[in-house]
Amino acid sequence: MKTLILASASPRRREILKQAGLDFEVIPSTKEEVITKQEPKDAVMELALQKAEDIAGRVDGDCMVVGADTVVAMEGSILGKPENKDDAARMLRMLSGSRHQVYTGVACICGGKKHVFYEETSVFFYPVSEDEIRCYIETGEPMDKAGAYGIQGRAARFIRRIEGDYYNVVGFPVASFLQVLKKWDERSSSRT
Ligand SMILES: Cc1cn([C@H]2C[C@H](O)[C@@H](COP(=O)(O)OP(=O)(O)OP(=O)(O)O)O2)c(=O)[nH]c1=O
Repeated sequence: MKTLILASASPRRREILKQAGLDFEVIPSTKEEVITKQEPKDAVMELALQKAEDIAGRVDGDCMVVGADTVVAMEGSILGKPENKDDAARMLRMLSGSRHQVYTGVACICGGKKHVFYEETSVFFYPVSEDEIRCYIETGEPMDKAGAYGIQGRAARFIRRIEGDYYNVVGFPVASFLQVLKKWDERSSSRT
């Protein structure tokens, strides 16, 4: 397989790829993210592509560069990372006692070819009290996470159930990514 380059600073994405047994290098994208799309699925694919293109422009064309972006979507709003503690509290109040969607977009670029896709997971929260929100925010955990929570961390206590890929919520839908790689390899070998 070609050298895989993860264009991400997210420790979660690194962990997920490692756990799945993939060998890869990390070169985080430093480009400012610009969203022009309204729909969450389009926005995450757009941002994932921006990250992958930023790094693909700087490395050898024989590598596969992968960028990703995760957002939470609720009642027509896109929730990214909270700006501050008040913003985190606002997001957690919105998510309390209801269902929302988590979208992760993934963009793969290799030798001038691009493939971009997204994965959607529904997450159901138990009602979360003001005290629980305050205590959770005090841990600092929400601040670098879309929707102000980490399902893999202390927010596990708020999760009633999920529908879909857990790893998609944590930031990288590794199984669907590997399916894409399989198809990519099959297409390349059928051409040789
Ligand atoms: C909903 C949710 C999000 N997240 C994280 C995944 C992503 O890292 C982060 C959303 O921010 P992103 O902008 O997608 O990614 P990032 O800034 O962490 O990394 P990079 O842009 O360099 O790739 O939220 C969790 O860790 N757990 C969760 O339950």
